[in-house]
Amino acid sequence: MQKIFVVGAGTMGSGIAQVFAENGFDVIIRDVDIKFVERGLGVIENNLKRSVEKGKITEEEKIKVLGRIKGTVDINEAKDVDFVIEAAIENMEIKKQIFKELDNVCKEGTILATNTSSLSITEIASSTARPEKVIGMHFFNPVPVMKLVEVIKGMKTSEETFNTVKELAQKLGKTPVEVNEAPGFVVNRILIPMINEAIGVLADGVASASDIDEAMKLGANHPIGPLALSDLIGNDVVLAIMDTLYSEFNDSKYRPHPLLRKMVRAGLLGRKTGKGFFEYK
Ligand SMILES: NC(=O)c1ccc[n+]([C@@H]2O[C@H](COP(=O)([O-])OP(=O)(O)OC[C@H]3O[C@@H](n4cnc5c(N)ncnc54)[C@H](O)[C@@H]3O)[C@@H](O)[C@H]2O)c1
Repeated sequence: MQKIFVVGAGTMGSGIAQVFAENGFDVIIRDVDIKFVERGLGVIENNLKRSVEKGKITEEEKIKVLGRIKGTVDINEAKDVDFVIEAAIENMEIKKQIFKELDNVCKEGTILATNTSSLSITEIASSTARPEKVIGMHFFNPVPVMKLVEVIKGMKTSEETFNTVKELAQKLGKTPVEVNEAPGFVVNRILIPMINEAIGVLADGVASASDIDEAMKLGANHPIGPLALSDLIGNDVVLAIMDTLYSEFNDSKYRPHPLLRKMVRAGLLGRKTGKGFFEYK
């Protein structure tokens, strides 16, 4: 496996492209508009520049890594790649459309992976004629830093596809965990309801936002409090994942807290809007 195609040049797509290129793979990164492609390539260049400044890599290594990444808006450039990872927006209809196109364009043996954080791999795979070669490869943000990759099997994903992707994650220096498809997979099914509960604790007036976070940092040994983490992930993203858990399981224990929904409606999305549970300059 040498040629990798990344769909989406946003936060995750650019991080994924960087990590593949740093590990010697040739990468093509595709977005719908050239300005998004260029923005993604700019983010990668800045990250590598910082690594040079910190002495983690040399200037020559930076140039080599950048030389392995090519941007495009043309999905037909996926025709002779060995592996595709999709990191476009979290929308089932858009992902199904992308997978249908990739299935038509790509070679027969090419594995099509998705970085979705909550959607059904089985449903995405149903838009292709190769469901045994469709799989979840769920990286965490920021991709160059976070070690975990959840490797998620859809209902028809083959063992061969699973083993290939597991090995691929290891080649990137990541630690893969095997996950059978279920809403929220492992991390988000546990993490996001915990954040939702912290929002309930805040709404009930049990403690202030900063005391809730301090309590969880010191009492549960978490590196960041649940409310600051929600602001970091984006409160809209947290709500979207709670909504998925609630609608998929139909279980009231996954009810998104009304305060979370109210904050999203008010545009208090966290870091990206400058205000969520805390304020950001
Ligand atoms: N942000 C996170 O912390 C995180 C973590 C794990 C997984 N994810 C998942 O990764 C995926 C991407 O998330 P993100 O945070 O990078 O989003 P983002 O909004 O930063 O980037 C998405 C990019 O996809 C592009 N895009 C939309 N339609 C496309 C198409 N048809 N072809 C190519 N590109 C297209 C958009 O123009 C945009 O640049 C989502 O499925 C998300 O759930 C996100």
